[in-house]
Amino acid sequence: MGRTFFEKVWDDHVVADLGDGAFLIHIDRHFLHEVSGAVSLKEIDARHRTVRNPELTFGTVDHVLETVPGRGMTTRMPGGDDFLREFTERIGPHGIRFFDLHDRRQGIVHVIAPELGVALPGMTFICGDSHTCTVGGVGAFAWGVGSSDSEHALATQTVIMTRPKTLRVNFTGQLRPGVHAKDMILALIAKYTADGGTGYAIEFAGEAVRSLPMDGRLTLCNMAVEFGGRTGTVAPDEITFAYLRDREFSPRGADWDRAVAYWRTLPSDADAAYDMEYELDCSTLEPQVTWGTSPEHSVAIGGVMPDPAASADPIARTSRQRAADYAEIEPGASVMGLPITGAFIGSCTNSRIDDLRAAAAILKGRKVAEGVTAICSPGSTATKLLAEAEGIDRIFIEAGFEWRESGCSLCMSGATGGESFPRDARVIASTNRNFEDRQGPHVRSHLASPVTVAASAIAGRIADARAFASKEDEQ
Ligand SMILES: CC(C)[C@H](C(=O)O)[C@@H](O)C(=O)O
Ligand code: SF4
Repeated sequence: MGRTFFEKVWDDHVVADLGDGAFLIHIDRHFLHEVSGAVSLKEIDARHRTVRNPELTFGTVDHVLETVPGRGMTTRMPGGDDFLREFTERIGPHGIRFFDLHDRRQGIVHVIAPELGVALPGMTFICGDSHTCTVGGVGAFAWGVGSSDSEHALATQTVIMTRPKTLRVNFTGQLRPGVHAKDMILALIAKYTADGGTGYAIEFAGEAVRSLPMDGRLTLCNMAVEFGGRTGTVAPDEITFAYLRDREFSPRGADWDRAVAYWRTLPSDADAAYDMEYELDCSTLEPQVTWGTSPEHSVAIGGVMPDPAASADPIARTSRQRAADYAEIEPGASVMGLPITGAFIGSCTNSRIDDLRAAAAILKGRKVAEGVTAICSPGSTATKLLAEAEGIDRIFIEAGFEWRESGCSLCMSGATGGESFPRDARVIASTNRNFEDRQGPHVRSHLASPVTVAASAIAGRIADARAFASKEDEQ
């Protein structure tokens, strides 16, 4: 019997079978950010431990650091200064590479790890952050860890874990124009619920995935955790190799050739079996937008608000009713057309260069509607600089968007620089979580792709970007 992609990576990383289903797993890369990383480093220092492999460990500042233009090492989060100070003071003495505020390699961990070639196919990759699965887009086996696992990894370069079951999601058919990776993952979570992937090592496969450029694959894997997954991956292929070639930490010369030869052995064998398989047809897929307070509360953009009372499961019925009350949308009402007061393009889900280019194509020559606060925070300083070199910042600014520095920004009020939308705002966002109060007190967040966010910012209401052909297309 052949092995799946995940099984091959797993087998290559088992250091010891500890019995009772527990394994000691080698960690190839460990990334730290100033929130969870400060906690782990403090603990390591308190126990007088040294970091086992500082050369395999990396750090950056993304969460607490504010993103207003011209920022210093500053935060608006109450108590956030402690994270910044603890982290920056403790990381250096361990010899860990640190991309600080002034480094052009700074950015959201999950954006910079693939961008720098720190995350590579077939690697085990951890970070004390739930969206670590993002880098599964390049074919790494990546997952978020708690602080005790992070400390264990700092001290030993290993973690103890049970072997997850495998799930393959087959995205069949090809996406139609105007439909993006974000729509695929929102539709998947809506179809199988936010628990549908719980505990699984998920592999995203199928025709639509194979055609996705790397930025889209990273978006897909980013939300594996919103599906309950332990990890989400896309098996490496030519798109992966082309993306990773010549990245700063990618192997070079003969090492590159050896690495690619190994990576080519990783995709699942034809006769490999998965514990579970799901399917979603992409050929009829519509752009998605969420109405409620879970990523599973999504509908096609032209769809209507479902009736919570129609849910067969009593628990779902209660939680959907609560979400509907929070969102203040009546069953049967159209989600498209809901007036918004905020729009945000950013976060580890959708703040990479392809996202910014796609949004800019909609924004070019247009203006954000009156009364809408529109903000863009590129996912990394390098992405921001690249966008600026292409003139994308001008398009955003001329349209009426604020053009921010890189970081988590308005993705998560409270733990991210203390930045938030005003109370009661209705916001369309390219982020991954629409939980209650996530972007500010009683803020209603509607998740969508960057083009849907851009089109809605222009319309002042939730809008279908397909009605906004780029000005160039119109000529
Ligand atoms: C603050 C951080 C640890 C948290 C996470 O684990 O994901 C955050 O990034 C989030 O998106 O909710
Ligand atoms: S951008 Fe948002 S989801 Fe991503 S790591 Fe930061 S806070 Fe978490």
